[in-house]
Amino acid sequence: MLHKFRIVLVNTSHPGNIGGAARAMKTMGLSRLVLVQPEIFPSEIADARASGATDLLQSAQVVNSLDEALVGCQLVLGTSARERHIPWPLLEPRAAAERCGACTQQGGEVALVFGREHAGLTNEELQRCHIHIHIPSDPNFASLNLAAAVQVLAYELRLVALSAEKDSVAPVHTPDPDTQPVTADELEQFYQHLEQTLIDIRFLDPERPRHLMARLRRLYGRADIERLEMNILRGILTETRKIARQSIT
Ligand SMILES: C[S@@+](CC[C@H](N)C(=O)[O-])C[C@H]1O[C@@H](n2cnc3c(N)ncnc32)[C@H](O)[C@@H]1O
Repeated sequence: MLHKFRIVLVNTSHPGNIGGAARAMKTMGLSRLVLVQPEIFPSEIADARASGATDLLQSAQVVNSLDEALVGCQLVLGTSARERHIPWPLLEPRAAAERCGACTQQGGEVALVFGREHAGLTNEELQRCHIHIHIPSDPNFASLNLAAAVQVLAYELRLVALSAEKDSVAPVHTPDPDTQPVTADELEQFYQHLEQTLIDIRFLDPERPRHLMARLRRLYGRADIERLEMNILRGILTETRKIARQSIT
């Protein structure tokens, strides 16, 4: 199960935190580290802080965008030290890890996304996530060091994986592709299709979007859309755009 989890660090500025995150992951049996535009990497400081987890740094995937980091994931969870403008489905680490475990048991891949040391994740990046996680720290001093936050979540994922191992007596069935949850990249293509359709039918004014797409992302994100359902939604959008184009011409 643990190989299905990826830890995504966005725009990390201190290489020491990348090393610390690698160490935190390795102690908990996680191995897949993805770095979105790290400021300094590779780095001797990262190697030193990894203290023995340099193999994770060597195999880390470095990418240019969060979208690239999330390709193939069915579930994406974004971590945040503070509350954001649009309330999003929010879980504490234990419940989040259980949700992650349930997803991987259905064959899905999961990403946990961590933000910049100074500014965390942007609202746009958080809206890419199905669920937000807040570690219930002291509200007067809520922000953990990045690697410490990775450690807390990695520990919870390990507990879930250990408990799944203990209970794994049932034979693993081959999942039906139609009922598989869609991946983050498929969902992203859907949102682009939806946005374009809403503009075509003049429901969305790009000059005054009024958080419409954020609210729709939250709504569809709650629905755990399966592949067959996604095909239906995309089909509806395609037909709607056709009719909208005909009514303009
Ligand atoms: C030092 S914190 C960034 C704090 C930043 N000033 C903010 O307001 O988001 C770096 C990252 O660690 C993680 N983190 C720190 N404290 C957290 C908490 N209490 N709950 C969840 N994630 C946390 C998040 O990924 C965050 O983006």
